[in-house]
Amino acid sequence: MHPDLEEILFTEEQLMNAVGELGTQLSQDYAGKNPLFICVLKGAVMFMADLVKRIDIPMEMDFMAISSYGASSKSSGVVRILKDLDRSVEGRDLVIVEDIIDTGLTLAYLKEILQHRRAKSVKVAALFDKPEGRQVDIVPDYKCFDVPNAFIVGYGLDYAEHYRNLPFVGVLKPDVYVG
Ligand SMILES: O=P(O)(O)OC[C@H]1O[C@H](OP(=O)(O)OP(=O)(O)O)[C@H](O)[C@@H]1O
Ligand code: HPA
Ligand SMILES: [Mg+2]
Repeated sequence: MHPDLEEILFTEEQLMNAVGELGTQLSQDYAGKNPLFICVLKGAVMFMADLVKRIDIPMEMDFMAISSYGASSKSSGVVRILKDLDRSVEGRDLVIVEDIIDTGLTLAYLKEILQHRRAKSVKVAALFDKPEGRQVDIVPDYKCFDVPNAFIVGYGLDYAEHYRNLPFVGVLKPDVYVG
């Protein structure tokens, strides 16, 4: 446990089990397609690293950094590309790897850009889905867990750049970001 957390939602073991199962599923669904997995930095870094170790078919990785939260617990609504992909995605089967879908603004923006770049297919694998946070109608193709409408941190997810290193995921105490 961590003093800034209200409760732990997912232990390291629960995360590993779910990520392993998703890796097996993706390996089946993308066999023979040489998919490109796109990690949305920085939040998805832990999920991506653990997920790709459980993919047992040929695949490639690329990274994109996008930010809409800054040092806040609320989306600014303005999505910025901080680092773009290294290579063209034209004709490729893409799997966007996201830590969390909350308002959906980040993902809606990203999907539109990648489709515009003429990817063959664009699907989304999300570790967490927070359906109550949604401002745009978007659903992940693959997901591990639903989460309640609270600000969560750990395993890549931050508040003001902190807590990404926690191996588990929990709800941040509101007084940490309100006070
Ligand atoms: O559905 P949304 O409301 O758009 O929220 C989800 C996005 O917000 C977070 O990223 P953030 O902008 O905090 O950048 P980070 O990954 O570097 O923390 C998170 O990692 C998702 O990418
Ligand atoms: O609950 C959250 N925690 C951390 N980052 C986030 N970005 C969107 N929602 C969240
Ligand atoms: Mg963040």
